[in-house]
Amino acid sequence: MEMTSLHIIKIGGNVIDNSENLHHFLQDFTSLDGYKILVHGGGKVATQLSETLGLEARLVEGRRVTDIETLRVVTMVYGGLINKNIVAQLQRFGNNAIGLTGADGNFIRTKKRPVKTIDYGFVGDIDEKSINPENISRLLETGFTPVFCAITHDGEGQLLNTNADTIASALAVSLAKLYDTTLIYCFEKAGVLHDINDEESIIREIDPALYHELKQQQIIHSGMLPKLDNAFTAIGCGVKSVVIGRSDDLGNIKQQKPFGTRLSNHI
Ligand SMILES: Nc1ncnc2c1ncn2[C@@H]1O[C@H](COP(=O)(O)OP(=O)(O)O)[C@@H](O)[C@H]1O
Ligand SMILES: CC(=O)N[C@@H](CCC(=O)OP(=O)(O)O)C(=O)O
Repeated sequence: MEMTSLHIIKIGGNVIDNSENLHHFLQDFTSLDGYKILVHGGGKVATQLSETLGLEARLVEGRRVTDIETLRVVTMVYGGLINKNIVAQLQRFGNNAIGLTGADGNFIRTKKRPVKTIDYGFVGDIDEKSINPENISRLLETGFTPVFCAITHDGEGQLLNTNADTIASALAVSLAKLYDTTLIYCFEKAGVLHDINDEESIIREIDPALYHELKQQQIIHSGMLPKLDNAFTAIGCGVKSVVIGRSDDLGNIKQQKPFGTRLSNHI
């Protein structure tokens, strides 16, 4: 039986921070066919607000060290300000969006990250039991477009901060059992680039061997490393297609034009 198509799209902090880019992206997102889920970050806004409030923002390997004060800030920024603005804009485009944390509807239940060398504080890790795909499927089939922020819960009343790239990948893996699922990471560059300063230098396809090589040559570094790790996890777990590209170019997908960097699983 042919499965219905589902696009899970993640947008990061730099897209959210630019209202023109965000507007354009949300319009293109609305025109995609089939079921859709949006996952948003907002790390940049959270860092700015933390600093305004006199809190030091600390990230270790791309993950925010989240003490109780920082948890309050990220809950307000991700679950409130950003999430509700995105939902209101999608509603304007006729997209019946519903804004969610992982606590709403028990959609994403995580476990507080154990303290090893670093105490990340209130950070939640996703495992194979975190997401019930049938639960999310009911929302999609009722006609809603879920918009997830980077806040989850532990089922014991505690909210936790969870990286948005990881949420997008875990949702895609879970929902790939029910839908023909495409995962798209949208950010401010044209894709994974050979030269980070040259937007023309898009690497059109990456497999694990090339990824390993590009890491060693330090062509891929910083935030792109956890993004690609999440992306390869998804492609290895039944997600049909995983791409990374510029939010402004999302319309290319509908027009079947080249878009960003595609992951492949050839060994
Ligand atoms: N080869 C590369 N091509 C594109 N971006 C790269 C590359 N290597 C590192 N990066 C960095 O990765 C960043 C994207 O990761 P991140 O900031 O976590 O994204 P997001 O905006 O989705 O949160 C880019 O802004 C860029 O600075
Ligand atoms: C635990 C952890 O690191 N959470 C992330 C969640 C937001 C996010 O992922 O935002 P971007 O996609 O904009 O980077 C953070 O607070 O930065």
